Amino acid sequence: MTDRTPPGQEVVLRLDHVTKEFVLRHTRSLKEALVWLVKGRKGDLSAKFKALEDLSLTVHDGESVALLGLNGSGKSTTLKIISGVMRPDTGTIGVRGRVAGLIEVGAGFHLDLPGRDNVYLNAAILGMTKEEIDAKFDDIVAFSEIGDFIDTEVKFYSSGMYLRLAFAVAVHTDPDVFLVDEILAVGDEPFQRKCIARIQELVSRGKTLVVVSHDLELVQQICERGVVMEKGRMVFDGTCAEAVGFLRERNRGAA
Ligand SMILES: Nc1ncnc2c1ncn2[C@@H]1O[C@H](COP(=O)(O)OP(=O)(O)OP(=O)(O)O)[C@@H](O)[C@H]1O
Repeated sequence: MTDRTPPGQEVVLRLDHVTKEFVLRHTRSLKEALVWLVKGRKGDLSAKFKALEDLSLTVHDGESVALLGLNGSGKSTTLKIISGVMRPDTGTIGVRGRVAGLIEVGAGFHLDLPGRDNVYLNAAILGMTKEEIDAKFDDIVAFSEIGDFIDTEVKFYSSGMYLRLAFAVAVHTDPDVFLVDEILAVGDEPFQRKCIARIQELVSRGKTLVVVSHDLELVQQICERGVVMEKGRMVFDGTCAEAVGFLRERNRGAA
């Protein structure tokens, strides 16, 4: 990677003893519910599952961090908590500056609206003013390469087109902290390369990056730091290369 600005000391992101639980089952059989009622509603009918357990993570200005781990280890939940779409049950989360990213591709998109309106809608959700969007609109569309489809309703887009527009909007919001969740896999190879170049450019400009990916080669191109998660806990924090080595070793042991 070229021109990488060394990380400053300022903390931009801090998760402190974060725990997140999900309810696995809301309902049981009628018989189970009756027994529960007869017994005076003792106990809990729903099973709970801890997706994050006592997770603490501090990220400094300009760091590029990869969150790694097996399926279900809590990576996406961590990103959702950082982005604010989900709240932790216990613990605290603090972020300084504008956070943007691709967590659920086009989550803010409205299917019945054309791409053009969705650019305005999504960019506004990500914190841009109308004037800012007006100024960057052409660049956003050019980056997405969707051309005349900008005036087509996004329900007619292919998943790749959808991703392109969502990514184009996100990178043009000029975020301080950029979050990317395994979405690059959706785009075709040339667009993927373009996205990676754009992400590297953001990092070289000193922006902070948190990436979730199973592509261990890709994360080593983009990230300097690697955090490995296992069952909702952090089990390794070091350089990205070390984290990839740790994960591979761990997976070999588990196989
Ligand atoms: N809204 C939800 N309701 C119930 N369980 C959930 C919810 N979101 C996540 N989980 C569970 O929490 C656990 C962690 O999920 P998460 O998506 O954070 O894992 P991940 O490490 O990103 O996995 P993957 O690599 O498969 O994307 C999983 O077992 C998942 O089933």
